[in-house]
Amino acid sequence: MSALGPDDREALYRVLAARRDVRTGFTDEPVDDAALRRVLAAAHTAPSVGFSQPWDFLVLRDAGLRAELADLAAAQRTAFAASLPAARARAFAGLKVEAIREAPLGVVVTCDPTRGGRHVLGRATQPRMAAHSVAGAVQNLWLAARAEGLGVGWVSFFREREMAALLGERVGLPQHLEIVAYLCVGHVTAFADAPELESAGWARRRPLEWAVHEGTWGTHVGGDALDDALAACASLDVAAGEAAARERLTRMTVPPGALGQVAEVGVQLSGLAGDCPPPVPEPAVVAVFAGDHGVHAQGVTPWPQEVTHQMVANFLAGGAAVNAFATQVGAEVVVVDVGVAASLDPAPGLLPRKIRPGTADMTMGPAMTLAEARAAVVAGVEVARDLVAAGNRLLVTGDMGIANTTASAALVSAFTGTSPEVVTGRGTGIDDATLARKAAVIRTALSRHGLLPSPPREGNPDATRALESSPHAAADDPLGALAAVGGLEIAGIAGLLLGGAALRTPVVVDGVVAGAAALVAAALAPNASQAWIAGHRSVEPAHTLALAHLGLEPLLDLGMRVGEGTGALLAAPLVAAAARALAEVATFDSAGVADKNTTPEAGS
Ligand SMILES: Cc1cc2ncn([C@H]3O[C@H](COP(=O)(O)O)[C@@H](O)[C@H]3O)c2cc1C
Ligand SMILES: O=C(O)c1cccnc1
Repeated sequence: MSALGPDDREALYRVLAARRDVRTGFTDEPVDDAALRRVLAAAHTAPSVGFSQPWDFLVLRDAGLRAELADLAAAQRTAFAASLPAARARAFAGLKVEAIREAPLGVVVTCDPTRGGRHVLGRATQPRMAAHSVAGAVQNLWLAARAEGLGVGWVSFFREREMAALLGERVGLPQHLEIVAYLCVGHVTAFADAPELESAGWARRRPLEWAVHEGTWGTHVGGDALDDALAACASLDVAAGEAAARERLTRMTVPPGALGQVAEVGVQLSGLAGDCPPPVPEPAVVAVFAGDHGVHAQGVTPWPQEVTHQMVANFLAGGAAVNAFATQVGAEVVVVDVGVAASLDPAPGLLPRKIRPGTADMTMGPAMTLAEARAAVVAGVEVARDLVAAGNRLLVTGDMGIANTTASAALVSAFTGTSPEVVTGRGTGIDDATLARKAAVIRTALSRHGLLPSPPREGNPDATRALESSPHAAADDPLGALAAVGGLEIAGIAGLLLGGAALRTPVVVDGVVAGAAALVAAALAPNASQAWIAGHRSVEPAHTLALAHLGLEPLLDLGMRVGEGTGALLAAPLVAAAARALAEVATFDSAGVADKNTTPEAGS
């Protein structure tokens, strides 16, 4: 075989970069038979498991049959649209997902899982390799088509058996075959520079660095996801976007200052976007981090620990308060298992990222190791990355973990230097005796780990007053404090807060559990709080202390104490409105409204 030279290499990379999944712009121009033959021959040269060549190509030209297939796809499109949260559904309505009628050719690529009999090398161990081999043939076809100037769109809006049955009836497709791909093939008006779904804002490309692991999982060139997020947060510069927003606010047709805190959110969003107006922060997703707590054994809550995992099931079934509020505001709900003390079955919307099944009892020893705390933070950063790459423009924190207001109060005490008796709240609603025990448990744990704020100064014997000592131990070693008295879900939320900030994506912070996580995250990366918006003020005393320490002003104060992300979700529409106002409120100039400065003085 002749050697390949630099020109060949460049040509290959050019074709790879120029390949697009095309769904728009197919023309009627007939496809040249010889070109189609070359494209199919390219597909046929693909590698396959045990050289089994499990593919076949069914070329469909009949417009009537293609119309029937298009109807099947349309039904699946409707079903998918109905499953989407409102903001996603609006975006989806504008997307074209198939061109079955428009493209002059349909190529159905099948897989025969029985080809070659019993002893196909490799497939005997891994049956899925047959279909994977067919996917390689599809990729060859796609690249060759691009080189021939033909567009290809791979349509997945089919129930595979439904399509196979139709093709069986109409054109004799053997029913033991699997359908790997339906490809729309034809000439197109243009090949776009970027994927259609990227241009439409549906999803973003993950940087290559996220996908390449060096030696051990999670190690990338330059460190892990947390190292990367901290570096990005350190250089987070919001000045230009904020200045542009402040300037625009002076010209908008509202009295100066009249938008109050909503204007401040708009300024913050512009800072993050680096531009004004900022994009409307939709779609939103609430990530409910779930984990259990060893300190539950100390009787700090009347609820059994199993409620954590029962509530996770409730979130996944759509029956919790967070689901109702998410539906109302058009957001998606995902649940991240970073530490539930039960093994959870896979379910749509569940992200399995368990670091350990619940923490240890913080009064007996550290709740977790430093490595576990860090791993849970990394998991949170990675969840933020995945959710932003999936096209979300607003992240919302959520939590579930029976006894987590104990861990949260302990962290707030350590980071703000406030005594346990002041920070401790009633959580899910505990009686006076349990409240006193909870504060004592927190005091014991903090003391054990060298995190107890110093006692009040002489002459100030009131132990319940906020203490004035500076909380160096926690601030100097935030991950150490998190490991000692924190929780896995708190660590995960801290990661989400950092990951969002690193990607210049706003994060709406929920109640006391998120507040505790934000203290950890802010100690790791002070700049990151520029990306955070306090959704609400929880009635838990520790939350108010945390917000004050962070300098965050909550948008809502509704007397809520649920957690789960409920308070933050209710604030999401306010955040979106702040961005929309900057984009849509006319300026005095453009609307022809007289500015205060140019209005003639009364009586003149
Ligand atoms: C049914 C139920 C639903 C909840 N949803 C959120 N939490 C909230 O309450 C728990 C913390 O409170 P504590 O520290 O007092 O145990 C967390 O799971 C938190 O998410 C709930 C708690 C319960 C019982
Ligand atoms: O404010 C919260 O987030 C909260 C309050 C009580 C219980 N769980 C969470």
